[in-house]
Amino acid sequence: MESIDYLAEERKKAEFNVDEMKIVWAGSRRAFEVSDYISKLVADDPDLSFIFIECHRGIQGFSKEERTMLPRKELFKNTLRKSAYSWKHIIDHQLSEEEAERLRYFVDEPAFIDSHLGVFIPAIKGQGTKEQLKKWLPLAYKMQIIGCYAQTELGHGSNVQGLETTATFDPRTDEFVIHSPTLTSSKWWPGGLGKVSTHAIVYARLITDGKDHGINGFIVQLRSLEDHKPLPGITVGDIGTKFGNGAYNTMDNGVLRFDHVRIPRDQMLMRVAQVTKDGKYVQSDVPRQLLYESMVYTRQALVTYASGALSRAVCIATRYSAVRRQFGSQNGGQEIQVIDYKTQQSRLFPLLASAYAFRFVGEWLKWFYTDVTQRLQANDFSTLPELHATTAGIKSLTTTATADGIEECRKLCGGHGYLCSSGLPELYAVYVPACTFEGDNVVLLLQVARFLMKTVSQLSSGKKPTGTIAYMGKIEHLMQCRSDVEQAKDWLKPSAILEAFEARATRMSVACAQSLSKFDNPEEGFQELAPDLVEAALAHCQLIVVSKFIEKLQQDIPGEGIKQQLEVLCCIYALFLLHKHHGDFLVTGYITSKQGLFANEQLRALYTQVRPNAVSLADAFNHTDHFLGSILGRYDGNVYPKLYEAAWKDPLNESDVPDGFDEYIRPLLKQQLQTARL
Ligand SMILES: CCCCCCCCCCCCCCCCCCCCC/C=C/C(=O)SCCNC(=O)CCNC(=O)[C@H](O)C(C)(C)COP(=O)(O)OP(=O)(O)OC[C@H]1O[C@@H](n2cnc3c(N)ncnc32)[C@H](O)[C@@H]1OP(=O)(O)O
Ligand SMILES: Cc1cc2nc3c(=O)[nH]c(=O)nc-3n(C[C@H](O)[C@H](O)[C@H](O)COP(=O)(O)OP(=O)(O)OC[C@H]3O[C@@H](n4cnc5c(N)ncnc54)[C@H](O)[C@@H]3O)c2cc1C
Repeated sequence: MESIDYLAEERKKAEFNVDEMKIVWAGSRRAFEVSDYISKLVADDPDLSFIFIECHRGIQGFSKEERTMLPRKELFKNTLRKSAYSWKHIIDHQLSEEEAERLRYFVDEPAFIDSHLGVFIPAIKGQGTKEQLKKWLPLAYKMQIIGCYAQTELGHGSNVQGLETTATFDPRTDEFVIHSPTLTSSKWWPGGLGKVSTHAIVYARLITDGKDHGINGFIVQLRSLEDHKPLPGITVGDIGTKFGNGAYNTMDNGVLRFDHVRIPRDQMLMRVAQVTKDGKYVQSDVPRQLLYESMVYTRQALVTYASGALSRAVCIATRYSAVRRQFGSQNGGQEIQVIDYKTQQSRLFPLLASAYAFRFVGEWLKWFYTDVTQRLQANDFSTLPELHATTAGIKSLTTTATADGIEECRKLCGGHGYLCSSGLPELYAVYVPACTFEGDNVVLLLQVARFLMKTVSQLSSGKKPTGTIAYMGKIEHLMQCRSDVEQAKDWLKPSAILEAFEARATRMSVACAQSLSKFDNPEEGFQELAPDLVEAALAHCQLIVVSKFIEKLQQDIPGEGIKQQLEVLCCIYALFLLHKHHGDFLVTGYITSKQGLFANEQLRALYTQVRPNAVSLADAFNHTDHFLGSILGRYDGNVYPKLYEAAWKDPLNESDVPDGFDEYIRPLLKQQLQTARL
C-alpha cells in the first residue's frame, strides 16, 4: 500500500536541491553513496534491524522503537548476535573499512565492538612498537582476540596519573606482575570488559627495582580463548544496569581486579618507554603524552558522532513540529503548525544549524588529526599540544551541546516526546555519557585553558601563534577594536562575526591571564579561577567552530541554493551563540547593547528564511526511518495513527485486566464499597 506523505507540502517549499545537500552533509558523493547503501541494507535486513528474543512464545522479533521494553539480558544477547552477523557480513562481502564502520553505525547499538575498534586497536597503534603492531594488530583486526581499554578505576578516572593498579617487573622471570592493591584500584567502566573481551590494554603504574615510573599501557589476556573463563588471578564482571532502558545497556561496561597476574615483558606497550631484560627503564625520545594518543583519536571521532546524534534529534523535532498543530484555528480551519511559532523556531533552528556546524568542524578535525599523526610518524611533535587542546575542547563543546540539544528536542515535541516511541528518551540516554567518557567535559576544557594561558604567556616572548590560535597574533588589534555593526544586516558579514568571536576569545583569555598573574602560586590561581578559565576555553572553542563553518563557505560548493542555505545556517549558529553569551561580548567591550539587539533582530529574520526549508534541511541528513527509530520523526509524517497503534503493543496492554488486579486493586475497590455502605 502506498503511504501518504503528510509532509509533502513542506517539502515543496524547499529553496534548494536536497539531493545535493545530502552530499555536502555526507562529506563527498562517495561518502553519501556508502552511507545511503549501508543504511538501507541495515534497515531492510531483519537480522540487523530487528531485535530477536526468546520468550515463552518462541523467538519473537521486536522493532527498534520497542527496544526500551525489553529486558537487558535478552537485549545483550541479541547485540552479540547482531555483532557476529555483522562481522560475517563484513567478511563475506569483503566490505571496506569505511563500509564496515557505517554498518556498525547504522546497526545503532552500543557494543563491545566499539571499544575493540574505537579504543583498543588505536591504543595499540599509538603506543606499540613496530614488532608489537605486527604481532597484535592482525589478531585484533581478524577478531581472533577482542580487546577493551582498561584505564579508569573505581577511585580514579579523570586523574590518570592517580591510577593505582601496579605492573611490577620481575627480572627473574622476565615478566610483569599486574596487581590491584586496593578496592579503589579495581578497573571500572571499560566497555566490552564485563562479558566479552579476551584482552585489555591495562593502564598501570610501572615499577622496576622499587621505583615508580608512572602510568604505562600493558596488553593483558583476561579470558581463556577456549572456554572464555577468566584466567587465574582475574576477577571480572559487568558493573550493572546504566541510565535509561535499552540505551547503553547493550554494552557490558566492566569491573576487573588482578591478583598478581603475570604477563611476559613484551606485553608492555613500549613506544614511549621500554624496560630491558635486566629491568632497566629507558625513556624513548618520543613525548610521554603519546601514552594518551588513543584518547585524542577517539575524542576526534566523537565530534563527527556528535553531529550524527544531534541531527537525529533535530530531524525528529523538525518533522514533528511541522506535523503538530496547536491553537489559532479560524472559521473551522486548521490550527497553526507549531513550527510557525517564533519561540519554537528560536529553540529548534539553532540546533539545526549546530548539527551542520558540528559536521563541518568534525570534517576539519579529522583532517587535522591525520595531518598531526603523519607528522608524529616523522618524529615532528610540534603540533601535538594544539591537537590535544583542540580535540579536547571541540569534543567537550559538541558533546555537551548535543546532549543538551537532544533534551531540548524532546521538549520541543511536547508530551509525545516523553514517550519512548518518539526515540528521543533513548537517544538521550545513549548519548549523554559522551559528556563524561573520553574525558569529563569540564576537565577537558581546563586542558584547553592551560593551553591558552601558555599561549598568552608566550606572546610577549615573540613566539608567533599558528593554527587555531593564530588569531592571538593580532592581540593588539583584538584588544582594542570595536564592532562596526550599524544595522541588523551588518551581522551577516562573515568578517563582522569572525572579529567579534576573535575579540571575545582573546579578551577573555587575556583577562584570565592577568588575574592569574596576581597569584604567587600559579596552580592555586588556576584552581581559584577555574570557572572563568572554562568560559574562556569555551569562547575559544566556539570561535573554532564558527571559523571552520565560515571556511567551509569559502569553498566551491555546487548545487542549487546550497550555499545560500549554508550561509543562513552559519549566521544562525554564530548569532545564536552571540545572543546566548551576549554578556561576554558586552563585558569585554567589543559590542554595545544596541549592536547586541541588532544581532537578535537579524537572528529572527534568519529564522524566517529557514522556515520553508527546515523539513528539507532535516531530510538532507538522509536518515532512514529505521535509523531514527521514532514515530514522531517518520519521513511520511503519519504520526497519530502510528502512535495509537504502538500503544497497543506495550506489554501492559496484553490483557485488559492487569496482573495484580486480584491482589491489590480488587481489595481496594471492595473496601470503598464497604465504606460507602457504612
Ligand atoms: C559490527 C561490526 C562492525 C565492524 C566495524 C569496523 C569499522 C572500524 C571503525 C570503527 C570505529 C569506531 C569508533 C568509535 C568511536 C566511539 C567509541 C566511543 C567509545 C567510548 C568509550 C570510552 C572510553 C573512555 O572513556 S577511556 C578513558 C578516558 N579517560 C580520560 O579521558 C581521562 C581524562 N584525563 C586525562 O586525559 C588526563 O588525566 C588529563 C589530560 C586530564 C591530565 O593529564 P596529566 O598528565 O595528569 O596532567 P597535565 O599536567 O594536565 O598534562 C601533562 C601534559 O600532557 C599534555 N596532555 C595531556 N593529555 C594529552 C593528550 N591526550 N595528548 C597530548 N598531550 C596531552 C598536557 O597538555 C600537558 O602538556 P604540557 O602543559 O605541555 O606539559
Ligand atoms: C558509558 C561510559 C563508558 C566508559 N568507557 C570507558 C572505557 O572503555 N575505558 C575506560 O577506561 N573508561 C571508560 N569510562 C570512564 C570514563 O572515561 C570516566 O568516567 C571519565 O574519564 C570521567 O572520570 P570520572 O568518572 O573519574 O569522573 P570524576 O573525575 O570523578 O568527575 C566527577 C566530577 O568532578 C569534576 N572534576 C574532576 N576533576 C576535576 C578538576 N581537576 N577540576 C574541576 N573539576 C573536576 C568533574 O567535572 C565532574 O563534575 C566510561 C564511562 C562511561 C560513563
